[in-house]
Amino acid sequence: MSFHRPNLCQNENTSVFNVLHGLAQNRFVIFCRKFYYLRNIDIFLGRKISKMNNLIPFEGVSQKLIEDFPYEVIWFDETGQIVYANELFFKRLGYSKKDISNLSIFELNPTVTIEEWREHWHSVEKQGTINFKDTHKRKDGKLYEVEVYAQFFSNNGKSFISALVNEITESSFYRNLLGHTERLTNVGGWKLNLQDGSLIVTEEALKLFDTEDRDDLLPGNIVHRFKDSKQYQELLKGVMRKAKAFDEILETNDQPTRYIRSAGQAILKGDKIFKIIGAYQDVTDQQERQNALRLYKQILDNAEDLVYVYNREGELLHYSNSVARVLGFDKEELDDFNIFHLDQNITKEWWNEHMDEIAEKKVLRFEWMISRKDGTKFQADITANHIRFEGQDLNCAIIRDITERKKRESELFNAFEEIKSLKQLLEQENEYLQTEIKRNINFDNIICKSDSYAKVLEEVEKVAKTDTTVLITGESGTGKELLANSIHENSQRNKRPLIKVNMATLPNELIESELFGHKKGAFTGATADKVGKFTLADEGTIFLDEIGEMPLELQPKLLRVLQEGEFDALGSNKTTQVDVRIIAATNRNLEEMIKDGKFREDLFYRLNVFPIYNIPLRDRKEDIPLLAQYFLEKYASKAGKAFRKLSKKTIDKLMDYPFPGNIRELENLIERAVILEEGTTLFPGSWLPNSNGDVKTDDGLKTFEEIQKDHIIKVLKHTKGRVSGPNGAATILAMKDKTLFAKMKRLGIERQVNFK
Ligand SMILES: Nc1ncnc2c1ncn2[C@@H]1O[C@H](COP(=O)(O)OP(=O)(O)OP(=O)(O)O)[C@@H](O)[C@H]1O
Repeated sequence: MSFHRPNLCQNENTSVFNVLHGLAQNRFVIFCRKFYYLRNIDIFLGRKISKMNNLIPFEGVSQKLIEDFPYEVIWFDETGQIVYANELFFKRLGYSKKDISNLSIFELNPTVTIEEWREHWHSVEKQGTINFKDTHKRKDGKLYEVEVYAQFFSNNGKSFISALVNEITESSFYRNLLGHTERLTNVGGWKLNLQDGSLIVTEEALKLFDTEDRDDLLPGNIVHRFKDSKQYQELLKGVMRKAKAFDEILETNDQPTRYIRSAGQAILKGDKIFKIIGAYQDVTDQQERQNALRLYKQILDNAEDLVYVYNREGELLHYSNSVARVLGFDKEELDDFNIFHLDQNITKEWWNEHMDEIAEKKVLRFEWMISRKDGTKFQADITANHIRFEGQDLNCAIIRDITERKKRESELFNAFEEIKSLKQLLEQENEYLQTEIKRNINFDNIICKSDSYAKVLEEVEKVAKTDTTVLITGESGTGKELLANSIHENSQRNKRPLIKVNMATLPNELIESELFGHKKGAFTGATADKVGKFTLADEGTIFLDEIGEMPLELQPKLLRVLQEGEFDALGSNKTTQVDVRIIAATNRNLEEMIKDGKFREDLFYRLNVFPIYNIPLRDRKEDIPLLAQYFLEKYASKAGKAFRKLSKKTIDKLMDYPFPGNIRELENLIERAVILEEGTTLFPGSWLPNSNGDVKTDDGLKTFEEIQKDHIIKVLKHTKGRVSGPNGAATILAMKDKTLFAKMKRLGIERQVNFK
């Protein structure tokens, strides 16, 4: 049905104005007012009707008015035949006046059926006036949109419908207004008549798709202008078949791509969809902004960091998805939150100061503990940025969980500390080993012929395989250190070092630090951390020579290492655990010292687990020839001399000598002999001690120690107080310098004594 009945339709005088007023707002209404006025004064209807049968032109004013109307005036009889039409009608539709007898509503509106015309006729007859929109066809077949005001009237028993027709599409006022509005908003409109398939589009719609041909905008064509043509096809189908309105933003195929908002709505006539109106709007700029915003939001939401925006009052204005995800809150909960809910530790005062500081510094970076909903916390790095937005001071905080970083940092720090201490350890170990190498200690060659010493070596061999603490006793120079070396070398710890500490050579105040190490600043002069000998000996062996010289006050600390395997370095609050095998040695009688209160009994028992007594050389004389031969070869080769053997006499002499300085004395004697003598055989000479070394006991009252003291003083006098060096007392006495110093200390021989 082609006649559209507007709701506004009324049938009495006043209704005409209302209808027209509802139809349009400006010039058309003004015209209609005139028209209504004419009708009332009976110029228009009365006089016209009397002449219309013969299509007699009007006379006078009324005729002129009708003919000159800027709107088509068409009169139809009951059959739909056009009985009168004014000038504009012919002009607009392209007919000549003589065509009128062949013109009816069915030429003008080809979609109208006879039934529909009849229905329309009755409707207008009944209501008097009807206003509607329609599509008319020109002679050349072109369709155009019209707005029709139809009025029923009778005269002399004949009835007519008078139609006042205005071409909407050509209403320049509306076109201008529409054009302006469309240009302003980048909107183009279209209307599709489903009855005849005609499409009306606005200028702007054509411009939007860069075409002048409105057929390009027909559904079958326009869909291909979009990237997802199927989607648009579906939308159009939906509105055409099911009156499903749509409003979607679609991407075009253009380069660069554009975004067109496309909307469509069905116009119904009863239940039938008979027209679709729609609009296109270029929303590329908005969409790109929107896309950019969406991208930023997506970036923010997918970021590991938490992003919050607070206002001065602490209200949470925005937050990234990660906030809810990481903190464990629901979005609904967060929407009602402020900073004071999120962090109970934050007070209003603190927040105000914080906001002031951010406003002043613009960016603030700090570390903070962030609480989760379940009460757990994590360490975070916060960057708070000041944002001035719409007259408000905002705080945009970016929060990064630094738990892992902190963990790594601390692991790194610990690793670094470990490396540092290992490096220190290695350096000190290396330094120690270098010194040991310089001392050129002979580990392999232990010369033995005597059964008694062989037994000692058997013990050494047995105990070496265990981790048992060993206490080696015996006179100076009997080879205690050599035995300690042998124990270590034959033990499972031989891949780690044997660390030696001689208590007699260390000042009392340094023994603790030397053994257990110290922290920087532990005492005056402790400028750096020092690793103690026990740490150096970890997993190896420590040889505590001259253990009898260990200060009483330090003995409990040594006892703790023996019992627990742990100690505290000086100035450190950290206990160090070590796995060290202890070999101690002494030439003193520790049991006597215990009695004198100079040595702890408990320590003694801990050390004396496996005692080895090293026999003095005088008690294993059988070893002398072999030892002498061994030293002769050793020093001859060192000195580049030809000595190969000792004469029988030399051996006899040596065998007679008691060697109070034991093997060291024998070694020194031979070394001196090799320097002094020449040849291949070593004969007795000045190098042999004058006396046979027997201890003079003529006063019979002196102890061995007293005799030792007298002898040392005698030798010191002879060397004019010199202890070290080739002509020093230690060499003459066949002792190590440090052993002589220790002995002097023990025997009360003051260094300052004038020996000269
Ligand atoms: N059985 C042996 N065979 C070869 N050389 C030996 C033997 N015993 C000791 N020596 C040598 O004698 C010297 C003294 O030995 P060592 O330093 O071990 O004695 P000591 O008992 O530890 O002395 P002190 O108590 O003065 O420290 C070293 O040069 C060592 O190599």
